[in-house]
Amino acid sequence: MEEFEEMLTCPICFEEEELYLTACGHNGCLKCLLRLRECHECRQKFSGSFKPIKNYGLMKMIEVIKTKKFQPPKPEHSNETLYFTNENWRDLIVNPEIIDNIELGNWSYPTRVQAEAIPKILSRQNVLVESWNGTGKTGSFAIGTLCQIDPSYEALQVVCLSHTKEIKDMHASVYSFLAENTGIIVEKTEKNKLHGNNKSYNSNKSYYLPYTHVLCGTVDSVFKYFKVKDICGECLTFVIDESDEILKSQENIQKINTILSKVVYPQVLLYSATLSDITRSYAYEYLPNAIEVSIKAPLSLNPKVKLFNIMPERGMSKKQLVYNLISNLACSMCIIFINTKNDGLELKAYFENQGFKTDYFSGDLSVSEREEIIEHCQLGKIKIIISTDVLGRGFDCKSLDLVINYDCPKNPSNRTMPNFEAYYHRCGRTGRYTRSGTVINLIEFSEHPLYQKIFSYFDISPRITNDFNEVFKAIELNSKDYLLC
Ligand SMILES: Nc1ncnc2c1ncn2[C@@H]1O[C@H](COP(=O)(O)OP(=O)(O)OP(=O)(O)O)[C@@H](O)[C@H]1O
Repeated sequence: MEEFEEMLTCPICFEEEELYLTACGHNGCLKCLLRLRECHECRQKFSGSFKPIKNYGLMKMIEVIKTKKFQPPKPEHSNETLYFTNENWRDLIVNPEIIDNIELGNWSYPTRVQAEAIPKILSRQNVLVESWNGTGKTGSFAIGTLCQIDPSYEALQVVCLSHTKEIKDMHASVYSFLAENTGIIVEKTEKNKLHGNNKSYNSNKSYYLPYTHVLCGTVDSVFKYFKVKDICGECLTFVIDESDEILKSQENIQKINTILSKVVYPQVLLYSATLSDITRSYAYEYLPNAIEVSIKAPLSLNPKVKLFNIMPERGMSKKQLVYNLISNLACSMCIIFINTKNDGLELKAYFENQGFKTDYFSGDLSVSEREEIIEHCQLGKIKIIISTDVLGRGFDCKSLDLVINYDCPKNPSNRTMPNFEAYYHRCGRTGRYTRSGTVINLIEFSEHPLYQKIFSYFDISPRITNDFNEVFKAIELNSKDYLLC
């Protein structure tokens, strides 16, 4: 409202509230304008026949504001308003090449988080953004930050921080597709590029990496990059994705603050599906005037995901149960979350003994193995993958229609408590962008108390069943959402 106060009075006498327009489009009250020979704003001479016209548009807006008919749009949580907004890309951004790339990617309309966060990013404020998994957060910060880049200025302008290599790769690929033909260079931190090999070492440290406008990397690798490159600058935008996970570590906070201290006017964007108190207190301490964009009811799971609880019958092991389930399953792709890599390897070996091949993913695989598995998932070559929580966050695979929680995620610092965030993010691997999804919790007797805490925390009541057909039907019902993947 205060922003409008100045617009409400005549800029010449500061009294009159009924405003008229000059031919050159400037405002003033009728009394003042009739006394002038030239425009008080742009000095354009008035012709003899000049007659001010009432500024109806502005008067209408003032009337609406005064009668409080104008209200900022309230976040609504239905699926339609989550994925489709009244905005279109041309209302939000002006860069024609970026709009072309968005259209090439078939992103017809901005999602709600994109429509709400992009204008705030463009105003160079520090922003905290929270929105359900799969609602387009990556696109929102990538588009918002790319639109601020001047490609002719050969310097780093955006840094995107992640906590795993997989998320870094995903950021780099989204940035690259959106930056195509814009002249904007996108790079990710790579070990060999950062340090070079000793033979080619040159005292000119900038030798190793060509300049880049956007740099995607883990906190650690970007920290090293800043050390090697000795970067300091005026305006740089930093995105911290999955900020609640990254800011859990004091070491990360120190590294991030060291990086930020090298920049005169850093803009920081904190993103997560679950903005924790840690994130908010970081913002409170280090990011003055940060504003928050929240597109979800607190503590709520994506309503498009159906949840089931299945318990092994007496005498049956969980391994047997999950084998019976997946060997009969007609899903498009399924991820089975386990808590430790040993559990994962054991489960994979059990399936293999039954003559059933599955893939296994964890942080201890080599980089090339991990890259190959992710690529195979994206190409639809993998149907069932067993994974630790490394794929619990950020992993975006369009065909993934089923999540199985083989183990209940536990809080690493108190194993008697569940890890609520990990559960939330696991479930968020399915039901992404307008699609529906299914989550099955396999619950052993000893896990009941942990799961009860999760269910009451998120206020959910998964359907309890031992009838596989019921679950298969639910997956089948969703199958139309996955046909085109
Ligand atoms: N405007 C859009 N129109 C159509 N599809 C979109 C749009 N924005 C994003 N998507 C697609 O939606 C999917 C989910 O997007 P994204 O990975 O950015 O979600 P997210 O909110 O970051 O999820 P998470 O919290 O799990 O990281 C992606 O496959 C992406 O290509």
